[in-house]
Amino acid sequence: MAVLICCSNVNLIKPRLLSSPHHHKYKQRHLIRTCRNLVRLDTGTGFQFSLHNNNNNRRRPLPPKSSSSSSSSSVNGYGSNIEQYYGSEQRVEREEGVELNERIRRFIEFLPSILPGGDWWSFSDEADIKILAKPVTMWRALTRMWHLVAQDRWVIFAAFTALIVAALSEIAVPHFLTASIFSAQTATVAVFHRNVRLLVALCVVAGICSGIRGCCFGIANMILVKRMRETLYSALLLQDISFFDNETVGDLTSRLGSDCQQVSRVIGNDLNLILRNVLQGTGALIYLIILSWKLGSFTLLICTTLAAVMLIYGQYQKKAAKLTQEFTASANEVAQETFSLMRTVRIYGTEKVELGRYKLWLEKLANISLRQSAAYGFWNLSFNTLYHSTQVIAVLVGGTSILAGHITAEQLTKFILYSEWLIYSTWWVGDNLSSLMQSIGASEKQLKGRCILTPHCEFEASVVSKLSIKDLEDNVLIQCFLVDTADILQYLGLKLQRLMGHIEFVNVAFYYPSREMVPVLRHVNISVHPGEVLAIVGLSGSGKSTIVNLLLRLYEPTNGQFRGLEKHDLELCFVEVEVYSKLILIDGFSLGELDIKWLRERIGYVGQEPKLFHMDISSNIRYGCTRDITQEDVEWAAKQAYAHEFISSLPNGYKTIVDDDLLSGGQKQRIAIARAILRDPAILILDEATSALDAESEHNVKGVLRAVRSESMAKRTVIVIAHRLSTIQAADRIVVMDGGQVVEMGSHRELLHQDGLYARLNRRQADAVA
Ligand SMILES: Nc1ncnc2c1ncn2[C@@H]1O[C@H](COP(=O)(O)OP(=O)(O)OP(=O)(O)O)[C@@H](O)[C@H]1O
Repeated sequence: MAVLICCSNVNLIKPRLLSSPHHHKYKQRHLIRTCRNLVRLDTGTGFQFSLHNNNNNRRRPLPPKSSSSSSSSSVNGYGSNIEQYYGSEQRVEREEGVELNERIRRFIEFLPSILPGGDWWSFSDEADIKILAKPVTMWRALTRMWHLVAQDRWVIFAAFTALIVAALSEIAVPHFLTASIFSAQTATVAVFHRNVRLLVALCVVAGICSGIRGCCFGIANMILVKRMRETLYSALLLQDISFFDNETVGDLTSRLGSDCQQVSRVIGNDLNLILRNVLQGTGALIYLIILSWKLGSFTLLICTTLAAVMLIYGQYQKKAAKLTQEFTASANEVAQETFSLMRTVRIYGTEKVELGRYKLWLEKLANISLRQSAAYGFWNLSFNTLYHSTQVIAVLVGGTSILAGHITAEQLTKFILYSEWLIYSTWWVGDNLSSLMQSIGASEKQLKGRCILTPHCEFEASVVSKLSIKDLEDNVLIQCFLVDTADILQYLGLKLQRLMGHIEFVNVAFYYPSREMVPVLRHVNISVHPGEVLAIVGLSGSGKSTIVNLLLRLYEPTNGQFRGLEKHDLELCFVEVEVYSKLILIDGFSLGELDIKWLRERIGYVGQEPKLFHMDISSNIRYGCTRDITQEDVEWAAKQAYAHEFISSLPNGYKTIVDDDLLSGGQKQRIAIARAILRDPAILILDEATSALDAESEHNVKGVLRAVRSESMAKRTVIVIAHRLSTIQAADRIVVMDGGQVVEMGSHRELLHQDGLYARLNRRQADAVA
């Protein structure tokens, strides 16, 4: 069918092109090709897509086959996918020769795969994503959701009470309806009036209770989404920094957004309808069996078959939902990345490439959706067939029974009404169960521990107590640490009376968790005295910023770290903590022993590319400062950072709302420096912090940064990373890094005298200036 659409589309367009007064050959070819591309994109998500799947070795390669190749050779649509995108133009040239009969032949070959159980239904091509979490069982998901709404149980209880009353009232309606009609026919007025009164009462009760039910489930829904987002967001904020090396912003925001929304449907919609229909279906079945066990058994048999189909369908939908969730997140990620790098995209003219990357995920999504729709079609087909069989059987068996005088016409009417009710209830349960499966599929990431909190995260009593071991069952390390929360908090929470700023790195080794095979630091031994200015220099990628990352405890040294622990290794685990935490010391205390929040409050950090929040300048300067600060303090810090002048010239001064794009690199650095000065830190880290400043500003700012602290009147310890060697000549000591190791250490003069790497770098820079 898709082939026919494809051909008819092209034929529709061709004559119009030929009749155009301005046509010329190139335009025609180009437009026809564009149309074919469009047609192929449309159909590529469905039938044609699958044709390729089944004919990989044929002449026409499969565009979205990238679903399997993309994971290995490309990252989110780049690499082989770009090649595919550009390659598609050339393919069109080759494919122009593909004849109609060839397409028909492929279509015929393709047909068997769409039969139930055929290859086409399999998601294996799309399942190139990594689903880290083990599947969440329905029971587990529901228990977790129950815990999330536990504080507001009254809503759930009210909702369920209303649901039960409404369901029972509704199920009694057909009985009294039939009874009223037949009592009117047999002219028993009193019975007729009684039946009608009961009917009206039932309708009123059912109406009121349905309203209460809908409202309460809606509230429960809202509570669930809110709690789920809160919990997920707070868990994400506390993740180890390496977690963010592996996750993308698009993926995480998608989890918080649409995925949470989908999960919330469980209580607000799916459970509500499932319970209602289970109640009504059970009621109808009991009634049917009482009426006629023979007819009741037939209906039960049909409903059981329907339930079996429904189960298979539900599982299929669950898998589809998981993939849809992944692909949506990937599509969002591409879009987010493109929008955030819009200037680069525009300058390099890669709009088409980006569109191609985005389309790739859309095609995958459409492909899943197509199969979901087809599966839904099969489900409806089964339902309709079985539903009508019930009616035929009821008329056949019931009619024969009436003729034989075993049942009355009233009983048969009731029977038909209740068997319809039963089968519709079964259908509803099936439909909502599949929707429930989808929601649970979407919930796996939310409910299951991708939580990889490590002991190095900022544990706070409230957070730790909220986490259950169940949440983190994949993470043995955490289980070990959660055994005695009080101990850990005590262990992790040392606050010194005063921070002197003595820093020691003792034989530190490190690799990034995302690249375990690449050692970044090896045997690093550095000691920084209180009040000393230490500069770190070296070639790009030599590990300078990594040292700072370790000092800020964003990562942990990897020598002495515990890996692959079993649950019973608890004791060993604590011993290991002892060992590895002695690798980095502050004032003689291991970094692991100190309260990390307390420590970070006393460290000022200015990075090479400071990021600003979308808020006013004043708030940006105050950001993260725990002291009481006045506007005068903010302005004082800005003056120290030579930022006051440019801030004052902005239309709203310190109240000007900024974000990352509105200010120059140098201006952002000045604001970040003002932020650091305002904290009056005992340890100051400058990682290429003044690289965007002009020489004069840099000189002035450096003087301020090295000045004594206003609070204690003691000198602060300063660690400066710089590429411009002229700016660090005055440092007390200079550490030279190469390939993750400290290769030289000394003052500027001493290092020049050594005539090693530092002297060479110095000469190169002097030559470059000359
Ligand atoms: N988050 C990360 N995940 C994996 N590898 C990383 C990460 N950050 C840095 N690296 C790698 O670690 C090595 C050292 O990086 P680092 O940023 O410490 O170097 P650097 O000396 O500060 O470089 P530069 O002077 O260019 O800033 C590099 O090879 C880099 O690719």
